[in-house]
Amino acid sequence: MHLIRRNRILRQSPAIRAMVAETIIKPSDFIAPLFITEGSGIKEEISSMQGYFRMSIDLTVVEVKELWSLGIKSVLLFIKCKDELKDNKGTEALNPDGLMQRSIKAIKNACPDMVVMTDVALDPFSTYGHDGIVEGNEIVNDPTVEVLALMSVSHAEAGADIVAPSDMMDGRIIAIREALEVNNLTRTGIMAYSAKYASCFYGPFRDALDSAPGFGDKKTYQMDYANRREAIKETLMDVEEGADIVMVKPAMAYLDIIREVKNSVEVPVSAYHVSGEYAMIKAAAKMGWLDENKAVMESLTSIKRAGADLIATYYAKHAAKLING
Ligand SMILES: NCC(=O)CCC(=O)O
Ligand SMILES: [Mg+2]
Repeated sequence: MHLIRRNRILRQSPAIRAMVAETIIKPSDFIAPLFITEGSGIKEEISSMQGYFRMSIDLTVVEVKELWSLGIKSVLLFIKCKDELKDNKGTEALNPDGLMQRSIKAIKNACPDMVVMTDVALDPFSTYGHDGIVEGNEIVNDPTVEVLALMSVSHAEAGADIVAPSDMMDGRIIAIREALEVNNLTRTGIMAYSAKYASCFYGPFRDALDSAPGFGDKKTYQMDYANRREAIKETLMDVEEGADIVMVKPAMAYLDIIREVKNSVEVPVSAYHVSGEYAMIKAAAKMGWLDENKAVMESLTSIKRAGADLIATYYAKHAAKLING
């Protein structure tokens, strides 16, 4: 054929493919979410997230050390609040001796260099399972933001490196930044869940924390998956309000959003490969329909290729082990 350009030349061997690979995932790209529960010696598998566990603080600390040894640099903490401590205002979230605050201290104590990120939202603490305070049938914005700012200060005082508001209330990033400043917590970062969509893919997570909304859904505060431009609006506002890292969530069905956000901001972009995305791969692999390792590597590499600098994923440990060989 006397072709001038033969694209297959650069695909002909593993060595040449490795040389020209544009996107390489590494353990420090990952943020490992952790579910923490009261007690000791507790490790409970989450039924809809096989191979993923809720653990008490003592076992969480062991897990964190293992993650660190694999090259993972950050964990994102979620706690399972006892039912009797839940109320409408998330009062327990501000308890300086609460499960979250004790977890932060224990992890920073055992593994000081691990970057500890904390979930900031009311849902695990709310009798209604909503991310904000409920009045009538409404999730009220401004009173919720006050609690989120106090919660962030509480986490920072316990030693959190980065607070991660996942609630989607308006104006919470500036409120959190101001609260941190006023309290002289000038080393604490903010990872904003800026473009968080109202997604069915969070289903298994709500089993993990028993935090499913008691009424309605989250569509009055999380974004409509029909929308793209709104993600840019949300993200640019969060950057202006002081976010150090912005996030798109979920990941796999939102790769276009990740790319568009990446092209629009100068801060690192994270993406959350959420519980339902984990569960889909697990379930298909269990059925023998997908090769789990390959599906994990392809998914996470694609999320990074789309523009994510950081990926929060339940596959963090699994992928780190695959990468490390
Ligand atoms: N703030 C955390 C979630 O809303 C859910 C995450 C997940 O489904 O993995
Ligand atoms: Mg917003």
